[in-house]
Amino acid sequence: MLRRVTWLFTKLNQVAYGLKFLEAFSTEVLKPAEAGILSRARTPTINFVLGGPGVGKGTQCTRIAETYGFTHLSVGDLLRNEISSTSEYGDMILETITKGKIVSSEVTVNLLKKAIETSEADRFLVDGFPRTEENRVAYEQIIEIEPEFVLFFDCDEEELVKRVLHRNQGRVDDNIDTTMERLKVFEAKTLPVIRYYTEKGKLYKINAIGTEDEIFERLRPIFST
Ligand SMILES: Nc1ncnc2c1ncn2[C@@H]1O[C@H](COP(=O)(O)OP(=O)(O)O)[C@@H](O)[C@H]1O
Ligand SMILES: O=c1ccn([C@@H]2O[C@H](COP(=O)(O)OP(=O)(O)O)[C@@H](O)[C@H]2O)c(=O)[nH]1
Ligand SMILES: [Mg+2]
Repeated sequence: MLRRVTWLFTKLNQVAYGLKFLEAFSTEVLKPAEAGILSRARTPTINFVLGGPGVGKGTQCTRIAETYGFTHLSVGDLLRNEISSTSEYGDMILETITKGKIVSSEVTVNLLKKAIETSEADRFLVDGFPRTEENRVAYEQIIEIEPEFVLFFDCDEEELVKRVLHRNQGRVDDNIDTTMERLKVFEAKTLPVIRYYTEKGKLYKINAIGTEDEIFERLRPIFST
């Protein structure tokens, strides 16, 4: 009888220990990854910059960053860096960009997360993202920082095509066929994201027709407040 009670006691102890281990494992190991908490001491401010291909997002972001003290993160550049690195995703990214399609959210959001985590900056302009509602939802789940505001540079398609074809940076996607596909993707996938932020009252729509200086001037009221 005594041996049975001792055996039972030992087993109960083992179960209790196992449960404790699982609890510790789930809070210390699983939870942060699941909750997507950035491994940074302070939560940075994030703003998104959207607009069709060639509208001038990169051009204006560079100027905003210099003048108003933001760190510019172009998600297109993060993806292009992966192509030229030894990343396992390089080939897939090159193929997707060449076709003018959208890279899977998992890859993009994790690249963005890494870029934010390895920077000490407090204020980011995330350029060219989220490009789809699926991107936006994945961002919310993994990075969890609501953008303070979203800039949308607006311009007609004819002008967009002209700007892309004159960009001259040797990009695989700066040709007429890919640009037409990117315009379709923009209308079908990115405009819903723009509508989402309009409804949330976070969107600033900026007329992107004019000179670079004129457009930059239109931003002053947003950044000078
Ligand atoms: N306001 C503008 N008018 C004419 N061309 C512009 C203007 N702003 C930028 N560009 C040019 O258009 C091309 C695309 O600009 P870029 O900043 O790369 O746009 P995006 O990042 O939105 O694709 C570049 O060659 C750039 O010099
Ligand atoms: O969140 C993103 C950002 C970019 N891209 C891919 O990268 C290309 C180039 O993006 P970038 O923002 O550099 O282009 P831009 O609009 O500035 O011409 C896009 O067409 C997509 O194929 C993507 O898949 N997801
Ligand atoms: Mg760009």
